[in-house]
Amino acid sequence: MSCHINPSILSADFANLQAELEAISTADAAHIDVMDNHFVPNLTWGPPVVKRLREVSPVPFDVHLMIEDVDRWAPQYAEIGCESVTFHAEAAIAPIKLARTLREAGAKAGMALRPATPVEPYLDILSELDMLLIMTVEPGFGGQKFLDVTLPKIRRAAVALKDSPTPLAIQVDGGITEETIVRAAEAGANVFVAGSSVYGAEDPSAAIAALRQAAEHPHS
Ligand SMILES: O=C(CO)[C@@H](O)[C@H](O)COP(=O)(O)O
Ligand SMILES: [Co+2]
Repeated sequence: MSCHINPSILSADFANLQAELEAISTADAAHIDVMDNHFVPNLTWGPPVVKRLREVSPVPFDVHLMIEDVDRWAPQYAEIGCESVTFHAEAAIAPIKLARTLREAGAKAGMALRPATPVEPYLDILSELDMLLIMTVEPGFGGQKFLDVTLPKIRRAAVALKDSPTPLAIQVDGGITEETIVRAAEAGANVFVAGSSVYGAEDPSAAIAALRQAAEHPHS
């Protein structure tokens, strides 16, 4: 698949979220970080706010759930029209059942791994998913430094998925810049979340284009 750039609105101006979504209309999706102050020590928004934001967004929603009790809450995000819903493997009680429920509700199903969670125990269930999210920082906050220690896991996942009969995207999230995106892409990632490097830039759409160029043509 071609590379996708999904800016995270965690780094956007919360007082102007509609305008901030319009500013990333050249992106493939908006990345929506949902945090509950339990799974991670930070708190953002829930279904009513996400639903209204989706109604005014020019791009699809890629929801990243950093919440406990995710088997119960995740389906709501598919039902309110979010195109992709990702739950954490560390939080899900029944990931196969949850992925099937999300797909039945019309969303793509993603599963995320914290930096220290290995991919190997999950290889057999990847066919139930549309996307594997490999966190490249500890989840909870934007603006952190990319963890190079996660690169071997991205490579192992890409190798395991090479001959998969069902296409599966590999997303990376955290510390993605024009420099780190090259290493992540070379390791095998193809969906890139970028918060501070897009919304911290003077021109978000130029930042999206630069990230896309760096991921697709790393040595040009
Ligand atoms: O899920 C998270 C953080 O937990 C991310 O989606 C961040 O929002 C990415 O921000 P940057 O590291 O790109 O600033
Ligand atoms: Co995220």
